[in-house]
Amino acid sequence: MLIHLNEFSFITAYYNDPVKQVTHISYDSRQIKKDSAFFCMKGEHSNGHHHLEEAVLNGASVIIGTDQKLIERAAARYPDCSFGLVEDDREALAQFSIHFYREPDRKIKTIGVTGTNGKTTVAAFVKSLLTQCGIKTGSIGTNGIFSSQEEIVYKKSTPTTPEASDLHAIFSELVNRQNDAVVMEVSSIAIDQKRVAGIEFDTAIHTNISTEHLEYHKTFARYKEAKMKLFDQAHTAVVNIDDEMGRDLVERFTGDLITCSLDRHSGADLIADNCHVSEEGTMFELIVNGQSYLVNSSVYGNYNVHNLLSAIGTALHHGLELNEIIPVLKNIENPKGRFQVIEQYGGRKIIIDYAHTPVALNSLLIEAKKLPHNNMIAMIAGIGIRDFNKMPKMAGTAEGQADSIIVTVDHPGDHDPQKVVDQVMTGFKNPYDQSIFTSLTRKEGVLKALAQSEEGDVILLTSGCINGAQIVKGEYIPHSDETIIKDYFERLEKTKSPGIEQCK
Ligand SMILES: CC(=O)N[C@H]1[C@@H](OP(=O)(O)OP(=O)(O)OC[C@H]2O[C@@H](n3ccc(=O)[nH]c3=O)[C@H](O)[C@@H]2O)O[C@H](CO)[C@@H](O)[C@@H]1O[C@H](C)C(=O)N[C@@H](C)C(=O)N[C@H](CCC(=O)O)C(=O)O
Ligand SMILES: Nc1ncnc2c1ncn2[C@@H]1O[C@H](COP(=O)(O)OP(=O)(O)OP(=O)(O)O)[C@@H](O)[C@H]1O
Repeated sequence: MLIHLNEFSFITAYYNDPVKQVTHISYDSRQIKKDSAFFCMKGEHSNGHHHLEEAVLNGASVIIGTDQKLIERAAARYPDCSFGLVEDDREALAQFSIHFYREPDRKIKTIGVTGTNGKTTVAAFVKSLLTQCGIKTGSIGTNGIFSSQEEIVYKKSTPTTPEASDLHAIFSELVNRQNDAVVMEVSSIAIDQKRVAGIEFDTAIHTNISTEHLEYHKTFARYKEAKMKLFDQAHTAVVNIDDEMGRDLVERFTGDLITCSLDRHSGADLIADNCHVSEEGTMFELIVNGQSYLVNSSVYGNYNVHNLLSAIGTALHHGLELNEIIPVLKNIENPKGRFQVIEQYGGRKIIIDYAHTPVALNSLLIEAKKLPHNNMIAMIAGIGIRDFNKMPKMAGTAEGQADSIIVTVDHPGDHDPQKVVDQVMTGFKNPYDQSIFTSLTRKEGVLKALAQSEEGDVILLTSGCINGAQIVKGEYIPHSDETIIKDYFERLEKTKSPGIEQCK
């Protein structure tokens, strides 16, 4: 595409020929192709401006940055390359990407999900519900990028909410694959970093809020405000009013709003009551406009009924009727790693669940205990690359809620795993309890939990490692709970006597 730098209002000055061929956008000099536009971004470890020379040498035709001195100096040195100066690099990346990909966000229905817990789950429920009702819906989030039909392999890995240039490339791909809608997780960090700037969401969903990501936002007020901003760029919304931020949104949101609640007396538009959990799923009463409907759903637990209400509200916003929606709720697909039950090994129920906040862990423990079981073994973890203040709260939440607790580490990052485990341990009232164990790696933790288990037990493997790797000192070390479980039971089958000693 021919780009005219002089036509963008966000470019405050340009240097050299303003008209250039651009074939690709990147914010990483190592991924530059011929005629890429390179955006210089400031990161945690480095500053993109320091890599602009490499970008030019790798074939970039356009360089955009905020540092006037560096941009002017480079423009003089590389007259064949065009340079643009902007005030806000991230806003510029978003606007440039929307233009470059020809406004793909306007060609597809966009649904954004925010909230501390439940984004991935709600996105999966919305995708499954809308697609089953004939609205072909793709999804973007922690579990990957999907069209209504299949996974799209885009980059080796993208964050929960991709950077703006990646996001619009994905929207464009979904439009090419004839998807009607896309549901995406919108993290507070992404909103703050303007990855979704310029998008007018057809629907924004709020699940719930509790303390999280203080390692980034520093205060809860800033975390909450980041999330609230999503609703300033949405036409319709679905909001959980059993939650404080949800109630604030009712005051602030000016578009078409559907409220949800599990409280019969809340006055919400969508109410679920009389939830009955069984091994097959959850049955509940759905109350809409004073009328009751009996819903048979495949989802597990009360918190997932809340997530389901968000999906139902979204379907209503998108023109579907309750008589189309209710019958498909028994076939809703659960996302991987969220209440993922593995049952084929030795009469145990092993549940892998991404609970990595105190609220999520608490909800999970409450629901898991409803399953018939002898002993409940729960593995919890401190996540090294996240807020250290959260770690003791995970211990405080789990204490007394399981017959045995294994404390381990997820993604130690640059930290000593022992320090992470010690930090989690400070949250127990009685850390010397004989039923609390520790493990310095997630693999060892999983093995310890399995080795303690017997037929009829429920084993909960919680926390954040479901994406195939442990981050250790900047390296991604492959990891899979499922493989560890499979190998363990294969060995058990062979030896018939593994014993706990094996994994010490
Ligand atoms: C920790 C963090 O904020 N990382 C972000 C940061 O990366 P970084 O700090 O490592 O980047 P850096 O190494 O300092 O480099 C700065 C810039 O120079 C560029 N660079 C660097 C080296 C080089 O040789 N050439 C070059 O061009 C980098 O591509 C980058 O644009 O800058 C990058 C470019 O803007 C971001 O993509 C990256 O987000 C990463 C992917 C990330 O995972 N961020 C986390 C914090 C995040 O966004 N998480 C949320 C929350 C998820 C949830 O709640 O589940 C999410 O949405 O995923
Ligand atoms: N509505 C909810 N309320 C409380 N806890 C929930 C809710 N939905 C899911 N959870 C719990 O939180 C865990 C994470 O859920 P999910 O992955 O959907 O959240 P998320 O917001 O996408 O998290 P992340 O952005 O970190 O991936 C689940 O495995 C479950 O234990």
